[in-house]
Amino acid sequence: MESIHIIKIGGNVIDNSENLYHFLQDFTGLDGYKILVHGGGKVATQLSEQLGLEAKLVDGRRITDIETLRVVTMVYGGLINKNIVAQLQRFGTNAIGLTGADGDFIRTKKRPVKTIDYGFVGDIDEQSINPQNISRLLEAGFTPVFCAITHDGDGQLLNTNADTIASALAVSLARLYEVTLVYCFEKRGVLHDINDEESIIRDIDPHKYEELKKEQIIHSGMLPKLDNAFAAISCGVKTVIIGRSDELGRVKNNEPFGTRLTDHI
Ligand SMILES: Nc1ncnc2c1ncn2[C@@H]1O[C@H](COP(=O)(O)OP(=O)(O)O)[C@@H](O)[C@H]1O
Ligand SMILES: CC(=O)N[C@@H](CCC(=O)OP(=O)(O)O)C(=O)O
Repeated sequence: MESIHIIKIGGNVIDNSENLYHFLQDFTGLDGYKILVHGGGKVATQLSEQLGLEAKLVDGRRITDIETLRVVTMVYGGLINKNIVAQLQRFGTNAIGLTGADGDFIRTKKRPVKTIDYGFVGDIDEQSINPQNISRLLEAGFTPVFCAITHDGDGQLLNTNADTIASALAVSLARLYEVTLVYCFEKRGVLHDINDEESIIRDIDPHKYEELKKEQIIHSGMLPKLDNAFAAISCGVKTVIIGRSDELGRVKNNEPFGTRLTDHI
């Protein structure tokens, strides 16, 4: 089986042009097939507020009314995606920037209203991604760069969390490739003490995850990230790592990097 790296980059890194530059250089240095998935929540929140729209997030998920959908489509699918693609081209990576609507690569279902109406937010299921379609793109020599916009197949764009897209792509492609999924963000991994970059927790299994949650060592945005990461591990993804974007080069050199998730330690 050939291998593939699926790398997700979050909004805090995207917002810093120097960090983004170095990250994209390291991404280019990874061998073999690769896919980049990017968020950009921080930029979308800033722009929404500049436009006089209040940004509302519940459990890390953005309430996406029609105005907010317009903003996130412009920010994720336009500004951030095309900027990343242009920078990757400079480094020699033949990147192709995509929403889930392009090539029908990621089809989602609008989240049903239960206690909260999330608006135009799309949920991924087992039928959302056809790995063969993506494989054709990879074999043609392109490096896909996915933003957090998907579609429902009925003409409606939807906003989908980028961590979830990365996990779902990894699970789907695990049928064809040996997948390494890396979540890159601004800290050196899952930390014992969020203010101490040296306190990296090197391995987490589901049991330890439960303990860390109880002790409130893990909270806020790290909770949905780890839920997505464990979902990938339990569905055939070989390696899942969470680490700092400027240490991605360590993956290539097989050096210790961030926090590794396991089924059991
Ligand atoms: N134990 C922990 N170690 C590291 N980060 C943590 C931890 N617990 C909570 N966090 C928070 O999780 C955030 C990462 O989640 P999020 O902001 O959703 O990431 P991204 O930038 O990839 O979208 C970190 O910025 C940090 O504030
Ligand atoms: C539905 C939903 O919450 N979508 C996310 C998509 C962007 C994202 O995931 O960005 P980060 O990775 O930078 O957080 C949002 O609009 O914030």
